Amino acid sequence: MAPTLKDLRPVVISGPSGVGKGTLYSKLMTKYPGTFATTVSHTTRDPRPGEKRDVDYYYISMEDFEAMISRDEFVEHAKFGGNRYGTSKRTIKDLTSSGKLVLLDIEMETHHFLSSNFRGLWWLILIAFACEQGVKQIKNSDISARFVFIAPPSMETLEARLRGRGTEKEDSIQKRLAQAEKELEYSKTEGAHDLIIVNDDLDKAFKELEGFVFGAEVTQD
Ligand SMILES: Nc1ncnc2c1ncn2[C@@H]1O[C@H](COP(=O)(O)OP(=O)(O)OP(=O)(O)O)[C@@H](O)[C@H]1O
Repeated sequence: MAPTLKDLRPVVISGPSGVGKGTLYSKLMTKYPGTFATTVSHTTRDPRPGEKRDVDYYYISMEDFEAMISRDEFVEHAKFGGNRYGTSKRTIKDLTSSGKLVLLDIEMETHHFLSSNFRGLWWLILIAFACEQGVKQIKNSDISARFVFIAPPSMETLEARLRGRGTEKEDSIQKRLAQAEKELEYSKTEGAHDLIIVNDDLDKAFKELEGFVFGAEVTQD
């Protein structure tokens, strides 16, 4: 049985590409099924083949998206390649009301964008800026969240993990590393995150994340 959640505020997990966020997420989801939830984003782009409505995204028109912005219904939103993406406050509130702790990875859609429409360094700078803005938007919203940053033990290790994953071409690796430098720089900003976990030993990093999300040290097996 999962320990009781003491704090149901959404947890924003950020960190550079390849640092191990996905690995840590899936460990949490697998160990504690039904305890955590990830959000479905809204987007104005068309569904891609194989994507499911209301599962991969909530697909809405630009007009509806902009109306939602004007009603301040997004906790964070960004525009990439002429399309808008965002996480609605309602999505978070509904999941939280159902007793789940929401895990927010605000980079998910930008990674999706990166892998499918990669357009070079300017896009990457824009995306890095948008990710940082995403964290700031959540901080400035009326949604109270907790922020954890996953850092690599070193840039060399990060590079080795990105290469080891075997999903990236050389130019994409170089660009992700350049973006990582910026994210690491931002993570040093006073008060930007509640906790920084260095993902060196995976089990140790996971224990720290468990402690953070459950609001205390987790002692059960
Ligand atoms: N502590 C660790 N020690 C060694 N390898 C690790 C560790 N954590 C994760 N990895 C490996 O590093 C690679 C990158 O991890 P992962 O895909 O989870 O990163 P990510 O932060 O989710 O990246 P992205 O943001 O690009 O999706 C994977 O091959 C994973 O198995």
